[in-house]
Amino acid sequence: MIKIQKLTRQVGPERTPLLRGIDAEIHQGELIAIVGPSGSGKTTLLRCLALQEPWQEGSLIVDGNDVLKSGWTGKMKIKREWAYLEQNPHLNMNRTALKNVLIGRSGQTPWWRMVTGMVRSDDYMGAMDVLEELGLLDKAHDKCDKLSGGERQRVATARALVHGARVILADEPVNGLDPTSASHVMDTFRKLASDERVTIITVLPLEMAERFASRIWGLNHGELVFDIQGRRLTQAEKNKL
Ligand SMILES: Nc1ncnc2c1ncn2[C@@H]1O[C@H](COP(=O)(O)OP(=O)(O)OP(=O)(O)O)[C@@H](O)[C@H]1O
Repeated sequence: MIKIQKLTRQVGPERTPLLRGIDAEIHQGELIAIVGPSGSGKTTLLRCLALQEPWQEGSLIVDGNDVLKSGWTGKMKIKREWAYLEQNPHLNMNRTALKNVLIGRSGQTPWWRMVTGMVRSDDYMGAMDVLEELGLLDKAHDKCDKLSGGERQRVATARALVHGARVILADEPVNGLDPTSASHVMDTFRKLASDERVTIITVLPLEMAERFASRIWGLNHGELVFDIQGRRLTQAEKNKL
């Protein structure tokens, strides 16, 4: 279980607050959508959880351990097990989907295999299994520059899964996608979360959050203004955003 306690991020000499004492508990297998107006702190919260940005007060507690107090090893564990997917995930466009997924195993692959491109057959099988699960088997040998935005998002997700991600933090994963591709990406996330394979925390537009998330966090001016089970928002909840 993950606990966020009074997470506060301030910036600059004026200590401008970007996050104001966020409290939440996250359980395995949830698909959480963070919604809120532009500038409300959605990406900042996601990046703090991914340890990409520091915070000044509060704690992030994972399986009973305070991440900041657990030192280098604790942080490395999070960085290994939590994947941060940026809006436009970094993929090597000249490489195939399969090669990009296999790069996810680079920490476990001897350097000479990476250099020569030779991969162990069980790594290959593992990557192909994940690509198949995400509906990309027929694209495995296509170069990433030939793939659609939605397919690239799913390659990045496959890479995170092969890497052993338990938590995926995805910043606007459907941004710029056509409705069909966006639904495909979100269906993939929903399936992964409902199997309790991974917990997924996303920044999403409201209508996508209502349709796909198991839980919705509303953020406004760096404050968590609601935390509800995934469903259509009431007008009163919408008014808080
Ligand atoms: N390092 C920083 N220094 C100063 N201000 C920052 C910094 N990072 C973010 N901000 C500001 O904090 C606010 C929240 O930014 P954030 O990117 O988290 O918002 P957001 O809700 O994700 O917005 P959007 O929906 O437009 O992407 C914004 O006003 C942004 O300009």
